[in-house]
Amino acid sequence: MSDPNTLLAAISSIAGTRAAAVRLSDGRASLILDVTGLSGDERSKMEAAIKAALMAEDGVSEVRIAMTSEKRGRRLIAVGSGKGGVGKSTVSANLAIALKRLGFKVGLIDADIYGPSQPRLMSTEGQRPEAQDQKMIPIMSPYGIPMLSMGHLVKPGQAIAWRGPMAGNALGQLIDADWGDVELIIADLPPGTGDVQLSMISKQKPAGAVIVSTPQDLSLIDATRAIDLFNQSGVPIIGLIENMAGYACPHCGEISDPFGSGGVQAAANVMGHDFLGRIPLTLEIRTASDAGQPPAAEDGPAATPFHAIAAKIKDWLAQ
Ligand SMILES: Nc1ncnc2c1ncn2[C@@H]1O[C@H](COP(=O)(O)OP(=O)(O)OP(=O)(O)O)[C@@H](O)[C@H]1O
Repeated sequence: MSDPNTLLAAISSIAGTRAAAVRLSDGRASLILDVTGLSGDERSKMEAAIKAALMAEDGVSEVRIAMTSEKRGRRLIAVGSGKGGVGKSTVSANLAIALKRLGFKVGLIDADIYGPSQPRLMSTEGQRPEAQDQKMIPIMSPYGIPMLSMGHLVKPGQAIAWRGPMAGNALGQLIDADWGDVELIIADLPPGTGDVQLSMISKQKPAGAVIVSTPQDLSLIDATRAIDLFNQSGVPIIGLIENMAGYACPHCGEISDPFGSGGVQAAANVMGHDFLGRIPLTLEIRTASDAGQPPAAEDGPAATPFHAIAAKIKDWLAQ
């Protein structure tokens, strides 16, 4: 006849130190299992393996497992912009990868639910997330970053014409998904300062926000509005990023500034925010991003600015 010690020994190779309070009474074995950091799938597999091992023990006719999980402080970084097309999604994807390469467990949410582009950028187009216990399980990208996007839930090219509250609910499901041991979520927000941004801030207050802008005045004015929204909501601004600055002609090497240059840094100085860095306008960034191969996954000139900005964000998070 088994006793709690033999039961614990029987599952030690499966549960390690996660099992506690093992009991046996009237043929019913019960225990508490700490599932902190496990994905939904890993949890289910561990539970099934423990049940099978215990049911094979003498005198066990039933197994009950109570799962507990420590709520880890998961931080969310919002990537926003005042207007569309400034490269916010490109920057979000590359920063997620660069931060992962710095050692963070990173997840990516495409909160740009009206024009989701992360499935294309991260090579997960056409995949559908599964659900477990009413929660979505993020899709693992080839870059080791679990991600969720409305683009995974609708057919490619299908228009998403939702009203604010519906959009907010959809976003809530992405945030409340089963993110496992992810400690840092990068949220690619839709451009502007509408319902979705407010809903995100109220559902899970970001630890900080990064603002992407191109250098020209119009883009900067819009960026200032995005900054205001975060300021009013008490979300700290980590800093500003200037994207599409300085174009080096691939033929003659001459550098031109189609959108101007330095405007974002100057604006950051005026507003008293940090300037995180400048990403040049290059053909390489465009073709690699649109082909689902974010440059930050490799080393090289196109990756360097993203890694430098990620290092600054890491410093900010450590403060
Ligand atoms: N630094 C860059 N150099 C060259 N092309 C870039 C750069 N940044 C972004 N792009 C390109 O610009 C286009 C728009 O970028 P992206 O989709 O990231 O912008 P966005 O601000 O997220 O747009 P939207 O608001 O429409 O979602 C893409 O084709 C992308 O590849």
